[in-house]
Amino acid sequence: MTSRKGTISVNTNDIFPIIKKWLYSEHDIFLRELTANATDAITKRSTLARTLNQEIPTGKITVTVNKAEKTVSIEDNGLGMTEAEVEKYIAQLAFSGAQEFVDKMKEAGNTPSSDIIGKFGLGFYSAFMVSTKVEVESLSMQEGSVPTKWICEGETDYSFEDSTKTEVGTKITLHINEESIEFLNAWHVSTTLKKFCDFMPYEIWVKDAEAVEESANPGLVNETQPIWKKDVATLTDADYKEFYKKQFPMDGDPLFWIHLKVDHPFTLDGVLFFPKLNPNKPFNESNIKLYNKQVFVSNNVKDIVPEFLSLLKGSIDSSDIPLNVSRSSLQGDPNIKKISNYIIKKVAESLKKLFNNDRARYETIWEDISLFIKYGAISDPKFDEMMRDFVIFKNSEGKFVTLNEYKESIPEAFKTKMEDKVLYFEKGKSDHALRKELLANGLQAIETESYIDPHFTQHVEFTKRGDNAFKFVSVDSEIATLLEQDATTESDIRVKDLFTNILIGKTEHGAHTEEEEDADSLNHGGLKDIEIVKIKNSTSPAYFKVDEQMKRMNQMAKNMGTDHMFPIKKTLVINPGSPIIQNALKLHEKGNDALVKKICHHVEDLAHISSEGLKHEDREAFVNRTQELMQELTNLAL
Ligand SMILES: Nc1ncnc2c1ncn2[C@@H]1O[C@H](COP(=O)(O)OP(=O)(O)OP(=O)(O)O)[C@@H](O)[C@H]1O
Repeated sequence: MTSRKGTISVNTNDIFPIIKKWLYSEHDIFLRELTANATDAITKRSTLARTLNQEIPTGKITVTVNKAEKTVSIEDNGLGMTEAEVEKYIAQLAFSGAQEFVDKMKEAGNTPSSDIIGKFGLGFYSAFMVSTKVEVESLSMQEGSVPTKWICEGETDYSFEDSTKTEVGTKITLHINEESIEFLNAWHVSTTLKKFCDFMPYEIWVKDAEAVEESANPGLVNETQPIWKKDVATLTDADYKEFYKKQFPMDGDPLFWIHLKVDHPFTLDGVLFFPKLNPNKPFNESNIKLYNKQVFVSNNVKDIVPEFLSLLKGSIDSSDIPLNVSRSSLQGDPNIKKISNYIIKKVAESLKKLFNNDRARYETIWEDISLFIKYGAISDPKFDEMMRDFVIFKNSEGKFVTLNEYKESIPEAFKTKMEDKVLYFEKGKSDHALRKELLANGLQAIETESYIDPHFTQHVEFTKRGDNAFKFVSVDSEIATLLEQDATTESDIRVKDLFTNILIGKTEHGAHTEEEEDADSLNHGGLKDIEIVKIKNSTSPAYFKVDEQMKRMNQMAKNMGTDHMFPIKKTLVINPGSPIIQNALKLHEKGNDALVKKICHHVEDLAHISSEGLKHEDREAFVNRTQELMQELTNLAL
């Protein structure tokens, strides 16, 4: 069989309606495309004027809505087009004069303005998505040019007419179709333009042709000098705060911000703000706006800003992020990965700088930023590498420490026993008395948050960064092995039997099957075992110890929304050295078992109160018992 080559033929009559319909998913994009073209035309005029040493008027774009005539016009004072140019640039689909301009400037040895937006030669056709007819009236800046008017009614045919235009520039008039009449409302046009063009570099004015008074016009739409384009050295804290306030009027001041500026190997300007988190406000993912040369592209920055930084607010402007291309193709774009890595690095560096230069401020904002830093460390190895040494925890004395600082703070006498251990207590849960006990021996413990820290601590244990390894152990499970204990005596064993008898209902040597133990643990609010630990000099009567592994699994299950999937093994640790416990044993030996029973239950309840708190169903018994004990005590005192 002989081989044969061919070329796919395209019928322009068929392709035109497809482009009109499918070019963009949202119809209001035409306003962005036509103002972007007008912006390009002004930039080109000023670039050429500079090389020709010409004076030109300040760039301005005027959008006029005429309800009676059913038109919207976009007029600029850019470089304009001759009839031949209109035919070449406008009437040729997918031929970009913007790209040709950049190439020509390069050829002539001039540096083309990097501010040209157009690239594909398609944007103009978005006008047909909302129009039955489009007119382009233009007067070129070239010497001796005559004005021209191009008319196209949405088919592949077009015509030229004479024009009376006297000012250099272009006016595009759209005859709005029936499906798009919302664009015949000047305020709607203004709002749409605000969305896309709020930081375009030239002034955009919206006028209502029917407005009698100037004040009835929506007026100026944009701010031509966004903060991210300004020189960092000239900006003050107040400038950043003012910009933030304008963008997010419902928020308070931002905690901290990062000004992004890079020219090579990609271009990127932007400011990212760390907001003060409001737990009552639902998290809104679209707080970072993406721009391309000051033209709004999207507030979907998913591929550019890593998920863990999506709590930040602000703007990113990069000409290396395509305007017209669908978002799905962003993922494969090598520049996007580079930009994303740069942002991660810059965020980490800025936090590091704040930590080193102003630790007090870093600590003040820590509560608001800790969640995403820990989440970032878990989800991004590079961020983890950069930030691990700057994650801080509150210690038993309320001071913030890094994990390395924690390690250094361990007294010499405990260094061997502690090895890589980090003692922790859960915020609002762990036994205060135990912390005091440890602190009296010079040992600090760090406070952990129930939401992120079960994951973060596990991550730190499994991924070592730097020289130090860490193993997190809760104060209740570790205190007995750390602090010196007195030897167990015969009477201590009797204490254990007494408590086991009263609180579990069986002595040490009673029959225990697995099933019975599980049932017990549920019936006794998780209490499964009683232990005695006689810590030297300690007077507190008892505390709860929870198996470390179970504690973590339960916390994670809870965070995932499954409440208490399995029973927790809780051990009530009794300190026979405590005077209350010794008295209870003496009363038992004297036969006052009614009172002893109350004391034993009270000791258990107190241990609950100082760890996780009393369960609702145990509260009534506790209150009744407290009243009875107080009654007995006051009777005795009388
Ligand atoms: N207002 C205008 N003033 C002068 N020239 C214009 C104007 N609008 C369009 N043009 C010319 O028409 C060309 C085609 O415009 P079109 O919007 O289709 O594509 P583009 O801007 O080059 O690229 P993109 O598809 O990325 O927008 C432009 O490159 C420009 O040369």
